[in-house]
Order: sequence, then structure tokens, then C-alpha cells
Amino acid sequence: MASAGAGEGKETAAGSSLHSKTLLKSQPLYQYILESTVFPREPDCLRELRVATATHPMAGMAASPDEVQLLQLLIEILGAKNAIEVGVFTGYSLLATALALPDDGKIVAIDVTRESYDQIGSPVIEKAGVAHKIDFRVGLALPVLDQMVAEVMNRNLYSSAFPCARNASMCRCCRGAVQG
Ligand SMILES: C[S@@+](CC[C@H](N)C(=O)[O-])C[C@H]1O[C@@H](n2cnc3c(N)ncnc32)[C@H](O)[C@@H]1O
Repeated sequence: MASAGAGEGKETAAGSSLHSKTLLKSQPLYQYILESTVFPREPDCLRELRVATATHPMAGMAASPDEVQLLQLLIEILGAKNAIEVGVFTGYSLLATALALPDDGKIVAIDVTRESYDQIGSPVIEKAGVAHKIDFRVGLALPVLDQMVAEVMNRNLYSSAFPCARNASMCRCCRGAVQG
């Protein structure tokens, strides 16, 4: 965000003091890390979303910029192609995840509401060209995750029953194999 930190005109993370999500307990050290390492590496779109999120009354809920850069590093080291974001808010960590995944990567994003996402995050994410990776599901996380597990199990059941991957109603070879 572009607000003044401790009245010195310095850019801080999401709030005007030490970000609540950081392990560091020294404001000057955290500020030094932000200025020397984190902000210079932050892509413009993430910065835009962080600044916009800072205007939200619940801005303190957002992930911190240092945290999402670590997340991006882990995604790249893992070579992950799929991710699940539980708790989207305006979409700051969601955007960071989408940027770190390959172009054909997918994220299921879950939140009980998409109000803050639609108002603040979505336009930035569209502009960043990564919206196609995001499958937003509105609802409580646990039932949505249960639904995802059920979808995978149905898919696995289907592909083992019909290994030729044809439409079940048309498939003679697999039905024959299953029945025989
Ligand atoms: C800490 S914020 C998420 C911050 C976000 N990852 C970011 O970087 O800006 C928590 C979000 O989780 C959502 N939430 C809380 N409980 C939930 C639940 N049981 N299922 C789905 N979403 C939930 C809230 O609506 C809120 O948007």
C-alpha cells in the first residue's frame, strides 16, 4: 500500500505497522526487508492489488507480500500445476499463486463470499491475464472440498470402468470387459 509508514512516507505492507502475518517482531527490520528485497521483486499487478486491498476496512486479513513471495517460490520449486485457495478475500495470495503456476495451471478458489474479490481483486486479475486459471467456488470450504473429492472419485470410477474413455452409453468394449 502507498500509505505513510510511521509518518515517514515509507511504503509498508498491508497496514501502517508491522504486518500481523509476519514472524518478525522488529518493525525497522521488517521495513528494511520490505524495501530492500520484497517490494523491488513484486510484480506491478500484485502491487496494484495490495494497494487497492489496503483501502478495505478488513485489509489486515490479506496475506503479506513477503509471505506470498515465499509461496510463489515453493510453487515454482514443486513444479505445481494445481492449487486450492481456501479463503480468497480480495485475491492477493490468489493472484500470487496464479502468477506462479504455469499457463495451463488451475486453482480452485473457495470463499463464502466473492464480494471483495469481485469489487477489488477480479479486475486486477483479469488485467494480469491469469483469470483463466481460476475456478471460483462460493461456499463453505469443507462442503466444497468434499464435493471436489467426490468429483475426483467419480472421475476415477468412470475411467476405470470405461478405460477407453468413450461415452459410457456408447462403449461396447469396456462394458463388455466390466461385465465379463
Ligand atoms: C484471511 S482472509 C483470506 C486472505 C487471502 N488469502 C488474501 O491473501 O488476501 C479469510 C477469507 O476466508 C473466508 N472464509 C472464512 N471462513 C471460511 C470458510 N469456512 N469457508 C470458506 N471461506 C471462508 C472469508 O470470507 C475471508 O475472505
